Amino acid sequence: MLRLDGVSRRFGDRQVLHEVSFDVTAGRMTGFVGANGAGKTTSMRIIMGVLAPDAGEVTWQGERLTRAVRRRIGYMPEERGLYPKMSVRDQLDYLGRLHGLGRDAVRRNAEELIERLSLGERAGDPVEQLSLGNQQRAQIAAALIHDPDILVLDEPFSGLDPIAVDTVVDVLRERTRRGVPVLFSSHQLDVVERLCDDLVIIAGGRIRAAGGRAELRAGHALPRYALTVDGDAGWLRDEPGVQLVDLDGAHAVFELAPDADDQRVLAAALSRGPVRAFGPVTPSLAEIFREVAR
Ligand SMILES: Nc1ncnc2c1ncn2[C@@H]1O[C@H](COP(=O)(O)OP(=O)(O)OP(=O)(O)O)[C@@H](O)[C@H]1O
Repeated sequence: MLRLDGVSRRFGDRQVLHEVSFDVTAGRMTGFVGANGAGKTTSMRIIMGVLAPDAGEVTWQGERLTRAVRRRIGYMPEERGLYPKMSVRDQLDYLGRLHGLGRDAVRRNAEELIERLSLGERAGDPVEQLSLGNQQRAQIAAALIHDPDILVLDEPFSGLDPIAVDTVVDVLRERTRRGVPVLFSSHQLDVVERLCDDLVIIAGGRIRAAGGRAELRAGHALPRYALTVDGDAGWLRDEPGVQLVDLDGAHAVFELAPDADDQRVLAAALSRGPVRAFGPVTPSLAEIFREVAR
């Protein structure tokens, strides 16, 4: 397990990270989400040792990260970092060798990644001549070339079309199945919703929520219900224990106080006319994010 424990960092007089702590567990995809400037890239740079924390530490299997462990991390930096004039294949070859892999192993890994990431036709072209989406795939191949033990990926899905997202997801899932912990940042909450096992939400340099996706979705709000009636559902406003979340004519989403009874609300709705739909709803990740990252 990769662990950040009380990591703080300031730039000048600006505190950018406030005692950031979270775990990235083996075999799980951990989505790291937050608005622009929330502190995701800074946290990842600290994991990689590109930046030093002012306080706190990063550990792997309980030990403070060493250079040797960091060499076993596959990192996709925000600023990217492939050589524009070098071909994808040469680049992978160079990076693999730099990480100490033998010629055959590098070649095998490179061909597999090129194929899996559908880069075959472009693998001989200089990176600068590839579309942005293909450059992004090449970046992912570069992060994976040395069969890393840990993956730290800064916005790996930005600029990818939905099919490419699926391709990359498959490749990453394969790594988690082998037990690799994967930390990835993303602005695309729909992708995170689909992909992550665990979620870390950061806002203003503070962790606002962290844990299993299902757990967060289930536990982060009061029980929520959706009701659809024939007329206007505005009367819900005056129902005891009901807190309206959204009202759109005949359709309402509301939260219920812990001591309130959902069947009483249903009975109240039926006493006013037909009820078309009634039931509990789970908040989406986007809703949780808006709630906790305010
Ligand atoms: N080298 C630096 N010097 C000064 N301030 C910095 C530096 N690096 C980052 N910051 C500031 O730290 C804060 C956090 O930035 P960071 O890049 O970690 O956020 P982020 O969550 O990755 O955002 P984004 O999604 O926009 O990439 C920002 O306010 C940023 O301006």
